[in-house]
Amino acid sequence: MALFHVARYPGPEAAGPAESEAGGRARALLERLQSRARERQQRRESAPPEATAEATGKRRRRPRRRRPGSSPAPGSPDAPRKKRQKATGGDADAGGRRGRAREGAPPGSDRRVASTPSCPAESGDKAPGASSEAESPDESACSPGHALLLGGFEMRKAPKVQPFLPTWLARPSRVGKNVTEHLVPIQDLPEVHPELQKKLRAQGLSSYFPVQAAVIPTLLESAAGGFLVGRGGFQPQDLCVSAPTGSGKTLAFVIPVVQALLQRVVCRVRALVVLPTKELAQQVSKVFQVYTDATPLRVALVTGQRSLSREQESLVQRTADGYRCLADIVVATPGRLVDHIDQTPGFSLQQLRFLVVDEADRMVDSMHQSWLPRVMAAVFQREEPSDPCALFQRELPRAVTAASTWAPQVPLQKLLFSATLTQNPEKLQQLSLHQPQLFSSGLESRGPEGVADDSAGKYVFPEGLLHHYVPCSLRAKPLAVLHLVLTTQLPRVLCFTNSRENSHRLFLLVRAFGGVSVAEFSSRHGPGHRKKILKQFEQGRIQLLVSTDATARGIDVQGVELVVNYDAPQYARTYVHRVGRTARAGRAGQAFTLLLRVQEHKFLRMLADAGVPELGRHEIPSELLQPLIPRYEEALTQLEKTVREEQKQKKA
Ligand SMILES: Nc1ncnc2c1ncn2[C@@H]1O[C@H](COP(=O)(O)OP(=O)(O)OP(=O)(O)O)[C@@H](O)[C@H]1O
Repeated sequence: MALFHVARYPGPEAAGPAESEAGGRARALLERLQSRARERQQRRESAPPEATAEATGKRRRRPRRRRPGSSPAPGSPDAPRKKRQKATGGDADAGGRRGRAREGAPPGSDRRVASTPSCPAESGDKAPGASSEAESPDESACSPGHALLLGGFEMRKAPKVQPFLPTWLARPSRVGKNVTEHLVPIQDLPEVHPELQKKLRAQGLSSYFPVQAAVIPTLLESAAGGFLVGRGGFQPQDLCVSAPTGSGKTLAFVIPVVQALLQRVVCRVRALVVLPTKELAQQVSKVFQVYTDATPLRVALVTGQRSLSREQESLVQRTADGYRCLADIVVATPGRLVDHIDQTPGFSLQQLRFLVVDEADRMVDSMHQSWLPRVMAAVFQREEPSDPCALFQRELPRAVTAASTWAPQVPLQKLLFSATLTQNPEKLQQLSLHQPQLFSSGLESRGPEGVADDSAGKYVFPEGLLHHYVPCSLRAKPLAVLHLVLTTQLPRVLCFTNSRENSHRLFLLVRAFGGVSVAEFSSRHGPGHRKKILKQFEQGRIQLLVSTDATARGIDVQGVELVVNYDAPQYARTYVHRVGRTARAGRAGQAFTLLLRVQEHKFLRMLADAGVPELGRHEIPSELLQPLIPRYEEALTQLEKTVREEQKQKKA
């Protein structure tokens, strides 16, 4: 069964809102064509022999049908010749066939193709000067009745392609977006293991956020069959979850995964969590550590922060008769995961039960690294017949038959999470999801004609977030950041730039200005240094963290109340994640985006299209910046010196 109906533009007949309607129209069109063919056949049979010969040698001219009241389209063969010449820029003949093909009706119209072997005007040896004849309205008479004219796109507005979403994307299970409403007390989900409930309370949680209350029971139910396929031999459905930043998506997969694995006897890699950055992987592995503490389950982090051999030691142990697995849950970045699949003897994913892809839209974008095919190959690798686990063969999900259920199957369930999960079926299809189910806080369910476009996804933002933009000049941008930091006096401010060079310069400038504890976070520094910086920021020892988009996704630092976009993000999706570092878990937060005059219109329109609540305009009067200028000028001079020294060092 096809998982997705990928809609490609099949012509206006099929572009209707409902599939059935399109099918009906296609049938009607077919019948019409068939009846015309029959009529022609009858005419040919009843006509005198000479007329038949004429008909076969040279087709009769058929007057073009025209809709009552409609005038011929400019440039069409029916339009006055002068007008058509103008439309083709006077290049009637030079354009040749292509020029003519471009003029004309939209695809699917009733026009005839001018290009046919029996038509002299279209033959390759057409004499120069024959163009005027070829372009006469009569040219259509030369074409076979069944052919459709190609082209004509320039002259008329092409009908809008109306792709439609598969039902699971068009009608998702609704999840509340507000984490301060509709909370479910912990005791109200009795299916969660009592030990885990205790852990949740010990972490200071008293109720589940909406996304957790929706996803945890669904996942627990799908895992009720243990590590084998569920009732009736059906493989569990894959899940896609789209909920705002800071709405607790991490616990929505941590709790059910831990609970499902609690019943395991032998240690095997049964859950694999893949994340885009080292810092995010580390954060998620910490959450797993909290909830697997005091259980036999073991968590391994493989991100490249440690050497390959150190990571290998945490994954497998060599024994007299082979290898022993040391991790039940592996949290990894894609590159390092592939390294272990290739280079770690004994590292097996053959018993994998859960594949969690966090920040799934970003991970789909990085699919060119082809980490997923490598993982899938490792997951569905055939057991050696001598292996005691060979009984538990696994196969890709397919129709359930008596033959397919003869052997116990270990199902693989994919779980996708993101605040900006793509709804583009073509992108999602790369993940080969099995009967997926979508949980979404987005728009109310869209009909099957819903647009399958990323930007039309209308992102959802945390309730407590206030969005502003600050119009300013290029020169005043650093001053605006300093003004916001100094006037608000908030203990943790996250400031995003679009490049590591910009981050570095802004960091040097603010440091030279003084009065603000500042640090930078970018790929200029190694993972060890970045980890230290993030920790200091969490501890409140750094007030302003100037960062690239390396911290834009998933990073959960408590107490960030202000996000400043020093450089406006290029994509709405990036904006969603950057500003989502504040106003988490129902708290309040503010986001300011500095905009040059030339950026304003385009940027605000992009955000409006993406469903961002209207940004408040926040002017910073120049008299408020004036007192900062003398120190700022000094800092600029200092910056110049530092940059020159750094360049010298680099050359040396
Ligand atoms: N039920 C809950 N009650 C209170 N706080 C919670 C609850 N669940 C999660 N949190 C807290 O909410 C914060 C955000 O959670 P989490 O990082 O899982 O969000 P997220 O949805 O994954 O965000 P992002 O999309 O930015 O990655 C964390 O600090 C977490 O401890």
